[in-house]
Amino acid sequence: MRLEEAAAQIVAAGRRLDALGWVPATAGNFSVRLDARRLAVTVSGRHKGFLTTDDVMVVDLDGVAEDSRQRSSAETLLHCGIYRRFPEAGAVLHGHSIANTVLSRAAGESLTLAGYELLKVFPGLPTHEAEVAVPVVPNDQDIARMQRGLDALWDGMPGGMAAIPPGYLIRGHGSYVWAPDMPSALARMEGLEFMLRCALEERSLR
Ligand SMILES: CSCCC(=O)C(=O)COP(=O)(O)O
Ligand SMILES: [Zn+2]
Repeated sequence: MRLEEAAAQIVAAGRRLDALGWVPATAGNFSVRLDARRLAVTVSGRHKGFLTTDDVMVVDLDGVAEDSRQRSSAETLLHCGIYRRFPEAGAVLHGHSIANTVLSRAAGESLTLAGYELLKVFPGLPTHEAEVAVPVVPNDQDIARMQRGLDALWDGMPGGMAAIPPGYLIRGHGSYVWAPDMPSALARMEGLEFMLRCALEERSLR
Protein backbone atom coordinates (compact mmCIF):
# COMPACT_ATOMS: atom_id res chain seq x y z
CA MET A 1 0.00 0.00 0.00
CA ARG A 2 1.16 3.58 -0.67
CA LEU A 3 2.18 5.65 2.37
CA GLU A 4 -0.39 8.37 1.57
CA GLU A 5 -3.25 5.86 1.61
CA ALA A 6 -2.01 4.20 4.79
CA ALA A 7 -1.62 7.58 6.52
CA ALA A 8 -5.16 8.61 5.55
CA GLN A 9 -6.51 5.36 7.01
CA ILE A 10 -4.55 5.89 10.23
CA VAL A 11 -5.78 9.48 10.62
CA ALA A 12 -9.40 8.34 10.12
CA ALA A 13 -8.96 5.47 12.60
CA GLY A 14 -7.68 7.93 15.20
CA ARG A 15 -10.77 10.10 14.82
CA ARG A 16 -13.04 7.07 15.11
CA LEU A 17 -11.36 5.64 18.22
CA ASP A 18 -11.17 9.08 19.84
CA ALA A 19 -14.92 9.54 19.28
CA LEU A 20 -15.41 6.24 21.11
CA GLY A 21 -13.26 7.41 24.04
CA TRP A 22 -10.62 4.70 23.62
CA VAL A 23 -7.53 6.89 23.06
CA PRO A 24 -7.55 9.39 25.95
CA ALA A 25 -4.74 11.94 26.27
CA THR A 26 -2.03 10.72 23.85
CA ALA A 27 -2.82 7.02 24.35
CA GLY A 28 -3.01 4.50 21.55
CA ASN A 29 -1.04 3.84 18.40
CA PHE A 30 -1.88 2.49 14.96
CA SER A 31 -0.11 1.06 11.94
CA VAL A 32 -0.64 -0.27 8.42
CA ARG A 33 1.66 -2.65 6.56
CA LEU A 34 3.15 -1.01 3.47
CA ASP A 35 5.04 -3.97 2.01
CA ALA A 36 7.01 -7.03 3.08
CA ARG A 37 9.57 -5.00 5.04
CA ARG A 38 7.92 -1.70 6.06
CA LEU A 39 4.97 -0.30 7.97
CA ALA A 40 3.40 3.11 8.45
CA VAL A 41 3.00 3.89 12.17
CA THR A 42 1.98 6.84 14.32
CA VAL A 43 4.60 9.26 15.58
CA SER A 44 4.99 9.01 19.38
CA GLY A 45 3.18 11.32 21.75
CA ARG A 46 0.53 12.76 19.44
CA HIS A 47 -3.14 12.96 20.35
CA LYS A 48 -4.66 10.25 18.18
CA GLY A 49 -7.93 12.10 17.69
CA PHE A 50 -6.16 15.03 16.03
CA LEU A 51 -3.65 13.26 13.80
CA THR A 52 -2.64 14.62 10.41
CA THR A 53 -0.83 12.62 7.77
CA ASP A 54 2.41 14.26 9.03
CA ASP A 55 1.94 12.28 12.26
CA VAL A 56 2.48 9.01 10.40
CA MET A 57 5.98 7.73 9.59
CA VAL A 58 7.71 4.69 8.12
CA VAL A 59 9.69 2.06 10.03
CA ASP A 60 11.02 -1.33 9.05
CA LEU A 61 10.09 -4.61 10.73
CA ASP A 62 12.87 -4.06 13.29
CA GLY A 63 11.31 -0.72 14.22
CA VAL A 64 14.07 1.34 12.57
CA ALA A 65 12.77 4.66 11.23
CA GLU A 66 13.28 5.52 7.57
CA ASP A 67 13.75 9.14 8.66
CA SER A 68 15.85 9.11 11.84
CA ARG A 69 14.63 12.62 12.79
CA GLN A 70 11.18 11.18 13.56
CA ARG A 71 10.34 9.17 16.70
CA SER A 72 7.85 6.38 16.17
CA SER A 73 5.36 5.12 18.78
CA ALA A 74 6.94 3.93 22.01
CA GLU A 75 5.18 0.63 21.27
CA THR A 76 6.45 0.24 17.70
CA LEU A 77 8.09 -3.10 18.50
CA LEU A 78 4.68 -4.57 19.43
CA HIS A 79 3.42 -3.63 15.97
CA CYS A 80 6.55 -5.12 14.40
CA GLY A 81 6.08 -8.28 16.47
CA ILE A 82 2.59 -8.73 15.05
CA TYR A 83 3.60 -8.14 11.41
CA ARG A 84 6.60 -10.43 11.76
CA ARG A 85 4.58 -13.29 13.20
CA PHE A 86 1.30 -12.99 11.28
CA PRO A 87 1.81 -12.59 7.50
CA GLU A 88 -1.89 -11.88 7.03
CA ALA A 89 -1.80 -8.87 9.39
CA GLY A 90 -2.26 -5.65 7.40
CA ALA A 91 -3.29 -3.20 10.13
CA VAL A 92 -2.78 -2.99 13.90
CA LEU A 93 -4.73 -0.88 16.42
CA HIS A 94 -3.97 -0.20 20.07
CA GLY A 95 -6.34 1.60 22.44
CA HIS A 96 -6.79 2.32 26.14
CA SER A 97 -10.48 1.93 26.97
CA ILE A 98 -11.89 1.90 30.49
CA ALA A 99 -13.22 -1.64 29.91
CA ASN A 100 -9.92 -3.10 28.68
CA THR A 101 -7.99 -1.37 31.45
CA VAL A 102 -10.28 -2.41 34.32
CA LEU A 103 -10.87 -5.99 33.15
CA SER A 104 -7.22 -6.67 32.36
CA ARG A 105 -6.30 -5.62 35.90
CA ALA A 106 -8.75 -8.16 37.32
CA ALA A 107 -8.06 -11.03 34.91
CA GLY A 108 -5.63 -13.92 35.11
CA GLU A 109 -3.46 -14.91 32.14
CA SER A 110 -6.43 -14.68 29.78
CA LEU A 111 -9.92 -13.30 29.68
CA THR A 112 -12.57 -15.59 28.23
CA LEU A 113 -15.36 -14.12 26.13
CA ALA A 114 -18.17 -16.64 25.57
CA GLY A 115 -21.62 -16.65 24.06
CA TYR A 116 -21.54 -13.20 22.50
CA GLU A 117 -22.97 -12.72 18.99
CA LEU A 118 -20.08 -10.33 18.34
CA LEU A 119 -17.57 -13.19 18.70
CA LYS A 120 -18.13 -13.48 14.96
CA VAL A 121 -15.70 -10.57 14.45
CA PHE A 122 -12.92 -13.06 15.19
CA PRO A 123 -11.82 -15.38 12.38
CA GLY A 124 -13.29 -18.86 12.17
CA LEU A 125 -16.22 -18.27 14.53
CA PRO A 126 -19.49 -18.50 12.57
CA THR A 127 -21.65 -18.75 15.70
CA HIS A 128 -22.06 -17.18 19.13
CA GLU A 129 -21.74 -20.69 20.60
CA ALA A 130 -18.01 -20.27 20.98
CA GLU A 131 -15.43 -18.80 23.28
CA VAL A 132 -12.23 -16.88 22.83
CA ALA A 133 -9.53 -16.72 25.50
CA VAL A 134 -7.96 -13.32 24.94
CA PRO A 135 -4.39 -13.39 26.34
CA VAL A 136 -3.56 -10.92 29.11
CA VAL A 137 0.15 -10.13 29.36
CA PRO A 138 1.98 -8.11 32.03
CA ASN A 139 2.63 -4.47 31.35
CA ASP A 140 6.31 -3.62 30.94
CA GLN A 141 8.07 -0.37 30.09
CA ASP A 142 10.67 -2.48 28.28
CA ILE A 143 8.73 -3.04 25.07
CA ALA A 144 11.33 -5.36 23.51
CA ARG A 145 11.05 -7.60 26.57
CA MET A 146 7.25 -7.48 26.40
CA GLN A 147 7.42 -8.59 22.77
CA ARG A 148 9.74 -11.46 23.69
CA GLY A 149 7.14 -12.54 26.24
CA LEU A 150 4.42 -12.41 23.59
CA ASP A 151 6.54 -14.46 21.18
CA ALA A 152 7.08 -17.09 23.88
CA LEU A 153 3.35 -17.11 24.64
CA TRP A 154 2.40 -17.50 20.97
CA ASP A 155 5.07 -20.20 20.48
CA GLY A 156 3.54 -22.20 23.32
CA MET A 157 -0.10 -21.96 22.28
CA PRO A 158 -1.64 -25.28 21.30
CA GLY A 159 -3.29 -25.50 17.88
CA GLY A 160 -0.72 -23.50 15.91
CA MET A 161 -1.06 -20.08 14.29
CA ALA A 162 -4.72 -20.47 13.39
CA ALA A 163 -5.63 -20.87 17.06
CA ILE A 164 -3.99 -17.61 18.16
CA PRO A 165 -6.62 -14.90 18.72
CA PRO A 166 -5.91 -11.72 16.68
CA GLY A 167 -5.61 -9.59 19.78
CA TYR A 168 -4.41 -9.39 23.36
CA LEU A 169 -4.67 -7.24 26.46
CA ILE A 170 -1.81 -5.65 28.37
CA ARG A 171 -2.64 -5.61 32.06
CA GLY A 172 -3.81 -2.20 33.24
CA HIS A 173 -2.75 -0.70 29.93
CA GLY A 174 -4.80 -1.48 26.83
CA SER A 175 -5.70 -3.76 23.95
CA TYR A 176 -4.03 -4.69 20.66
CA VAL A 177 -5.92 -6.08 17.68
CA TRP A 178 -4.91 -6.81 14.11
CA ALA A 179 -6.59 -7.81 10.86
CA PRO A 180 -5.82 -8.03 7.13
CA ASP A 181 -6.81 -4.37 6.58
CA MET A 182 -7.82 -1.26 8.50
CA PRO A 183 -11.63 -1.61 8.12
CA SER A 184 -11.42 -5.17 9.50
CA ALA A 185 -9.08 -4.09 12.31
CA LEU A 186 -11.57 -1.38 13.32
CA ALA A 187 -14.39 -3.94 13.26
CA ARG A 188 -12.37 -6.32 15.44
CA MET A 189 -11.49 -3.60 17.89
CA GLU A 190 -15.10 -2.42 18.12
CA GLY A 191 -16.29 -6.00 18.57
CA LEU A 192 -13.68 -6.78 21.22
CA GLU A 193 -14.33 -3.57 23.11
CA PHE A 194 -18.10 -4.11 22.95
CA MET A 195 -17.72 -7.55 24.53
CA LEU A 196 -15.32 -6.22 27.18
CA ARG A 197 -17.80 -3.49 28.05
CA CYS A 198 -20.54 -6.13 28.35
CA ALA A 199 -18.32 -8.25 30.60
CA LEU A 200 -17.60 -5.24 32.78
CA GLU A 201 -21.27 -4.35 33.09
CA GLU A 202 -22.18 -7.97 33.87
CA ARG A 203 -19.69 -7.91 36.77
CA SER A 204 -21.27 -4.79 38.18
CA LEU A 205 -24.67 -6.54 38.17
CA ARG A 206 -23.37 -9.42 40.31
C1 LIG B 1 -0.14 8.68 27.63
S1 LIG B 1 -0.23 7.07 26.96
C2 LIG B 1 1.32 6.28 27.38
C3 LIG B 1 2.00 5.59 26.22
C4 LIG B 1 1.07 4.59 25.61
O1 LIG B 1 0.70 3.61 26.25
C5 LIG B 1 0.53 4.78 24.29
O2 LIG B 1 -0.30 4.00 23.86
C6 LIG B 1 0.94 5.92 23.42
O3 LIG B 1 2.29 5.94 23.15
P1 LIG B 1 2.85 6.49 21.76
O4 LIG B 1 4.34 6.56 21.95
O5 LIG B 1 2.43 5.52 20.71
O6 LIG B 1 2.21 7.84 21.52
ZN1 LIG C 1 -0.48 2.17 25.11
